[in-house]
Amino acid sequence: MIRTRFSPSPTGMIHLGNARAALFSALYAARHHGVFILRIEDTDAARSEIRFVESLENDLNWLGVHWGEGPGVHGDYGPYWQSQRQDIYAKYYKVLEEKKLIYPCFCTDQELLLARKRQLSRGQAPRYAGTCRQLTPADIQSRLDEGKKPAWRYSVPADQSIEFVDTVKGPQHFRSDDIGDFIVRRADGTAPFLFCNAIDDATMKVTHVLRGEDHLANTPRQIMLLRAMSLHTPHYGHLSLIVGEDGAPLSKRHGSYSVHELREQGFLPAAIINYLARLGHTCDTQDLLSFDHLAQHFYLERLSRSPARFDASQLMFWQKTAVQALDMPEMIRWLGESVLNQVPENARKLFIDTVKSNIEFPQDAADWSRIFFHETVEMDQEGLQIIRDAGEQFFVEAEQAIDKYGTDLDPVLAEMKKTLGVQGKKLFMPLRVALTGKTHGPELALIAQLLGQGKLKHRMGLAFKLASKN
Ligand SMILES: Nc1ncnc2c1ncn2[C@@H]1O[C@H](COP(=O)(O)OP(=O)(O)OP(=O)(O)O)[C@@H](O)[C@H]1O
Repeated sequence: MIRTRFSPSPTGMIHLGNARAALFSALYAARHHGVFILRIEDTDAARSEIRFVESLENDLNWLGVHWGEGPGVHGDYGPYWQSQRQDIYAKYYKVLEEKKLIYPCFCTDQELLLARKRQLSRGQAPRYAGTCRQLTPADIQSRLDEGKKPAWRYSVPADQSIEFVDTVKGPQHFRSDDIGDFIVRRADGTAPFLFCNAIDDATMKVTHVLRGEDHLANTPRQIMLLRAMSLHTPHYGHLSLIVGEDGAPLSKRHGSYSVHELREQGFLPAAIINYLARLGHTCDTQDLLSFDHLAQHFYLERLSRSPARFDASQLMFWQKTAVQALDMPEMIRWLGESVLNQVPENARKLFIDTVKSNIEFPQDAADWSRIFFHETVEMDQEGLQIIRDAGEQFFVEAEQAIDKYGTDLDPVLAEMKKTLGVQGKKLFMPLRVALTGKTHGPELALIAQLLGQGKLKHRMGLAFKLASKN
């Protein structure tokens, strides 16, 4: 049974990078009828906040990325909050201690910093020098007697090779001699990320970890730990980090491209998941797909090693596609009361049909509602020039044709073509500008229906006046 997980730290709003790690893990599980787990990595008590847990749960649910085990959903491998798993970690500390695989370290931050500086000045990669590994039981006891609280380090074996096949990056090879003894338990008794994350994956029987490549250096350490305790090791896949337009990886601290912010802007969840499913993963179709269909098209073999840059134009492409795909009730929900209140009740359906292909966000619909339902027509210099170039007679003829044929635009246009001898852009553009003040926008025939005969004539009258001021 495939088991995947997303394990965010609740230290900020989740961003597109986090969301993609969650989405890919959920898609892979769904494709194989497996389980997608949500685990809250809230061991950093100083930075973790419950409001961020709530917001990340809301964001994932809104995106349609639902977990089969995790907060609020029963599972056999809980608790799904790291802060509630201390007993489990204590049990594995015991195993490591009994196997003499860890040792207490009394080095102070100051000492570690100095050692690090020394190594760097010699051109060496900084890693723990192993100072406390040499301590005798008597040394340890005397330090404990002084009231010193040790951290505990994993004793990395010498001259070992750690190999694994990364599901994204291919075969990986690390040497244990390049890895310093690392902390598995802090001096205050808490478990650092490296340790609890590995223990949780193993004890929750996670089979596939898909995470950002910021974790690649952790993986050989976690594999060593798990193998030393004869615990099950998942397959790991490290995705290239998504970088923003400034070239820096998205991060919660950075605060950019949060799912929450995109939602507030009016982005649709379908746009976001379809965009992300093509960012670092090749999808064999350009169709807008539901979560279940995306899962059917999700393959680990199609994950890419190339850098993933946030591309606003691609996201907008999916947003436009997703807006077009909304049905009437969904559209009404998405636009919301504040927009629809500006549209007369009996005109709402026609309004939506009219503007649908010209909006990307609810705000765009609000702008169109102002254009259609306010009395005045605002236009810029370009628009004014078009009205003037068309001349008074154009709008006289237009008004007469509207008188005759009402809101049925085809005969109106045919009549004007005949009487004025104009066609194409010269016919459409002055009409469009007179009706909306804009040089582009929804289909004219729909606009005519929406405005109704009275307003159509009124706007021809306004344009006539503007043209007369020539
Ligand atoms: N820029 C990014 N692009 C792709 N994935 C990312 C990015 N940043 C984080 N991730 C992934 O998101 C998942 C959750 O990570 P985590 O909660 O630590 O987020 P974070 O943004 O790195 O947080 P922080 O900014 O607090 O360090 C991890 O798999 C991590 O690798």
